[in-house]
Amino acid sequence: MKELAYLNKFFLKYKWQLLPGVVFVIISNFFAVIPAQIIRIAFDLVNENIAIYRLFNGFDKQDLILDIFGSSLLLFGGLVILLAIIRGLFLFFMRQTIILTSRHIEFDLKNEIYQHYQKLSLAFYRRNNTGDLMNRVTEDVSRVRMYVGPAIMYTINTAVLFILIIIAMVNVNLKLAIYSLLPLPLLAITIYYVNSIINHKSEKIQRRLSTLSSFVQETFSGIRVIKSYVKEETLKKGFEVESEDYKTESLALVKVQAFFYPIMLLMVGLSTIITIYIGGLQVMDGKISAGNIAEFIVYVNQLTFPVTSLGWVTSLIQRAAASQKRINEFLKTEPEITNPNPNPIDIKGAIKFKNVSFIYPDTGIKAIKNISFEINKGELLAIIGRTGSGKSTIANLIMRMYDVDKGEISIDNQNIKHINLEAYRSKTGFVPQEVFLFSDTIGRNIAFGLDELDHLKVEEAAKNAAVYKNIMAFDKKFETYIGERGITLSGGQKQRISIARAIIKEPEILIFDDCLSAVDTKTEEEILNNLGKVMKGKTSIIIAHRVSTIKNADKILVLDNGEIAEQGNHDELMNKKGLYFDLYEKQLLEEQQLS
Ligand SMILES: Nc1ncnc2c1ncn2[C@@H]1O[C@H](COP(=O)(O)OP(=O)(O)OP(=O)(O)O)[C@@H](O)[C@H]1O
Repeated sequence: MKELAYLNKFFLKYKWQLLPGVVFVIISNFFAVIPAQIIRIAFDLVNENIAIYRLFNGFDKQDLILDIFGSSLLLFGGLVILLAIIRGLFLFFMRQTIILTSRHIEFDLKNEIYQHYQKLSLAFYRRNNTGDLMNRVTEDVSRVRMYVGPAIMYTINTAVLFILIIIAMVNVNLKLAIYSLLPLPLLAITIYYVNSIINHKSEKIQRRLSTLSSFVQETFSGIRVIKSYVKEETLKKGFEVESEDYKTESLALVKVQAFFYPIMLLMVGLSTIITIYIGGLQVMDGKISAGNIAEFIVYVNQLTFPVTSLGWVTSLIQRAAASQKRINEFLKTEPEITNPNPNPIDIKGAIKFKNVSFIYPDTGIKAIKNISFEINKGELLAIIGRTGSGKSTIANLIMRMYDVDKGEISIDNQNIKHINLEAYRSKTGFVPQEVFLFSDTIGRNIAFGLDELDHLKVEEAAKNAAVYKNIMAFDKKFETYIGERGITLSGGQKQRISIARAIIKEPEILIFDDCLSAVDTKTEEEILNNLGKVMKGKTSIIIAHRVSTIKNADKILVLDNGEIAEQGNHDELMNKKGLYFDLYEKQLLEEQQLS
């Protein structure tokens, strides 16, 4: 429960919306209790007037009495309706304040979590799966809203109504009050119990549903593989099994839900019978009037919903507490990569690795071992090496997606950990190995790093990335939608759009992580040529598999199993006749065989 204390700051923030809400709850309950008393008066009036009416049997005045009697009953009836309308009005105000505020809190909390997510490092995203991250912003926040809105509203409502009704009942007759309230705790406990079962079953269904949706989502994403391996029938059967489980759980829930209302009606019926029986005895003893029995029956019925809601509210609070616990876990996660220096900084582009080692925190894989190298401003560094040798890890470390375990990375002779991270990243263009494009227009994808969409710059970047002609061939050119809502691009086109996105920023440092793998050698040459012009005087790092891509680099690092096996320029490395030489010879041979 202490987890929910986190939300108190929101209650404080919205106190001027919530306090009137509480006042409206209290007022509305006054108008809920008064009608019962009017009904009692009307009931007693009926009793008395029937006796008087009978007294005037055979007299002319009898009709007059009937008229007075009828119009006074009408007046009482009208009064009850009027009170109900006033109560309804306050109930409306109550919802407009408390429930409305709960939506504001939901909005605030969602934004707070989302903003916190943005600060967390890559390692955090590796540790937690996307579904879980999404659930905490959507499902968990919704459950918490049920606490800050309905749960609190119904709790106050129940408490106020209980107090008012118990005072009214005890004022009439203590014994009858005790007897008619007796079954209600039993009702609350039963409802709580049934509700817990319902919740338990609902959660099971929810889990089944998410398994079912993941199954469907995966089959849609992998439809090409499924069709080419002719696995449609197998998957159809798999879907049937998943659906069957979902159906079984749902049927079990329906069975429990079917008990809910009968149990509630049984308990209320029991209360009514007891009220009539004990009330009848009290009337015979002359302690109360018959109208009091009617009044009590109205009270008991009015308490039914609040008592039922008590069980419901308890489980709402429990679920909200569990959800808030999950949310707090994330909110309390401190970002591993921090930005301690907000001072503006001019990035020049000199990079130095000094005895750097790095172990991936989640897998314990030692990806980089005691690496040292230097790139001066304006140089082109190339990194080559076998798959898994640690090339992308170096790119990640330069982007400060992770912090090094040992050693130091410095940018312009300052430790990377001490410079303004945002300023640094905004001056660094990064083209990751796995291309990610947003479901948006090509133009907006390229302009992603800019503050404003500048068409001229977008076109220029597209030309430099050698993708301009492809884009112009589409009907809507730069306005073409890509992703789920639009066209599908080829691997090479995606890579080149991703390159355009990086160079449009006019970065001081540019990192290409194996992003020329899906383009042909001619296009690759064109891009590298353009890059030479765009990045003149600026630092570039190219990670590649083909020696031909990196031959002209100022410095080449040959990585092997997380270590630098060789470094130097092309000629130096060729003269060494080591790993690089072997790689070159092998690739040359492959090319000759192909041509
Ligand atoms: N996010 C990660 N979490 C844990 N381990 C990782 C992660 N990324 C890479 N690794 C591991 O670190 C090692 C180096 O990987 P890295 O991606 O740097 O290699 P690479 O040289 O870029 O390979 P490739 O040429 O295939 O892209 C590998 O053993 C890999 O399994």
